[in-house]
Parts: sequence; C-alpha cells; structure tokens
Amino acid sequence: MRLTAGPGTMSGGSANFLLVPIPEFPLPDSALARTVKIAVLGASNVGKTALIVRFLTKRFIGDYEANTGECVSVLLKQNKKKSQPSSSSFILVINPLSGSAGALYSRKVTLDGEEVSLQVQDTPCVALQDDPEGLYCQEQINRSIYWADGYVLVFSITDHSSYRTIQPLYQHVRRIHPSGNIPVILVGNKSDLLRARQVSADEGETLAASLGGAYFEVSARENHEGVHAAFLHLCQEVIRALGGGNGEKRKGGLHLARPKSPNMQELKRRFRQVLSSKVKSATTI
Ligand SMILES: Nc1nc2c(ncn2[C@@H]2O[C@H](COP(=O)(O)OP(=O)(O)OP(=O)(O)O)[C@@H](O)[C@H]2O)c(=O)[nH]1
Repeated sequence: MRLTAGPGTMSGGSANFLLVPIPEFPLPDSALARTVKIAVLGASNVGKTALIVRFLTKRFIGDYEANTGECVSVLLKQNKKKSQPSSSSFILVINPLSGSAGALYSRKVTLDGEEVSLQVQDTPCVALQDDPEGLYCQEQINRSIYWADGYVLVFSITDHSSYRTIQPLYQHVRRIHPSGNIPVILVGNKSDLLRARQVSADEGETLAASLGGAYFEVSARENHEGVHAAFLHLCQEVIRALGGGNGEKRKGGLHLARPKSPNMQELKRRFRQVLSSKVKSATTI
C-alpha cells in the first residue's frame, strides 16, 4: 500500500505536524541508543503496510482507506492527543515521487529495560517469475535487504502464491547476506479471513522452521497484540545476532547508511529552489 500523506512526528510539543524526514545520518538520540533495522518483505497485497501501521499506531490502516490522503496525519494526531511517552512516538518518511517506493519508519521501543531505536522499512512487493532466480525484486528492495539487520517475511494465509514467494525471497536475502545468522520471522497475515484460508498453520510453521525463524499468524485488521509480539520478537533476535557494541554492524568493512530516500532528494531539490529564489529576490532588491 502506498501512503500519500505528508510525514510528521508526534514527539514534538508543537500543535503543528512537522515535515521530519529521517536524515541520512543517524539522529542524535539514535546515536546513543542501539539501532535495529528491519525490512518488511513479501508479495503484493499481503498486508506489509497494514502490519507496520498496526505495530506503530495500534490502528488498522484500512480504517482510513476511503481517505488515504489524510490517513497518516489522522493517525499521528490521534496518537498525539493521547500524549504517550516517547516509546510510542515515531517518525515517518513517505516517498511522494514514486508509487513503488517504500516508507521508512522510526520508533523507539523498550526491550528488556533498554531503549532501542527501531527503524522499519516498508518495501514494494516482490513477485515470482520464471527466470532462473525465480523472483522479481526491484533494486530498491535489494538495497533495503542489504541495509537491514532483520526481516519480516510476510504472506497472506488467503493467498497460496504469496506463501510460495517466501522461500525464493529468503534465498534472495541469503544471497545478499551469504554468511552468518539472518534474523527472520515469518508472518502469515489476514488470519481473520479463515473462510478464505489457502495456507494452513502447519504449512506456516514448517516453512518458518526451514528458514530458522519463528512463525506468527496474525491479523493486522483485527489484532494489535499478535503484530506487536511478532515485531518485538524479531527485535530481540536482531539484538542477539548483533551482539555487543552499539548495535551497528559492519558489512564488508563498510559502515552502511540506510537506503537513500528519494524523499530526501526531493527535499534537497526544493531547498535549493527556495534558496535560488531568495538569491534572485535579493539580487532584484
Ligand atoms: N481482512 C484483512 N485485510 C487486510 C489485513 N491486512 C491488510 N489487509 C488489506 O489487504 C490489502 C493490502 O494491504 P497492504 O497493507 O496495502 O498490503 P501490502 O503488502 O503493503 O501491499 P503492496 O502495496 O501491494 O505491496 C488492503 O486492502 C488492506 O486493508 C488483514 O489482516 N485482514
């Protein structure tokens, strides 16, 4: 799902919602906290965005589908009114330029008494195809896979082909991270649609076991707890895999920045435009 509302934050004290993209460099507070980077991957229409929004806001994104242009700010405002502590605040970046780009969300969570800065990357859908690799993956997805520390692999229990996408998708992740333990969970979403079920819970369990991760059957539509438990479990797995230090892993000797947000590029472009118009008017005066 593509969200079209502008980004915002609910952690500030101002009544207005600010346009706060996540900078290319870590935020000051995330420099102090351990950072956990998670990519949510899966086929089309399985509920990737709905799961993320459910996790972050406790709301189901479908509640706002009739008015998607407003949904994010509505969610942010509703949560802000509750003036929750910082652990529930999050920042959202939306790419307004491309229908296929995913959004990056950032949120603080407390795990075993430790504050962790969690970054969640929504991604465009992947699709099975007949080439030797068996999977169509946009370049942006590859960058997200490379960037992330842990993976939520999502299928819909009502769509067997989305389930069949998972194994090649996992192999694809393994190709990008050939060595080491890959923290992963398997999520079978839409468990509220039992009558339309095409994938059994046993199939989910078996597949998860073969990937070396836990299986969660959830409904982003009906239940926050299951979704929350799944994300927290993955965070814990990531922290375990990252081990000591400040949680930032190094890959191939390089410290990797998160995938570049085209939104950031657009902001820079607009910033340059504003600057050049100021220069022009100053010259005119
Ligand atoms: N019944 C039901 N519908 C859901 C659930 N989760 C998501 N949906 C619906 O499924 C559709 C797809 O949800 P999205 O979150 O856009 O799925 P996505 O995987 O991000 O989709 P892509 O943009 O194609 O990658 C929407 O109509 C959602 O309202 C769920 O748990 N139960």
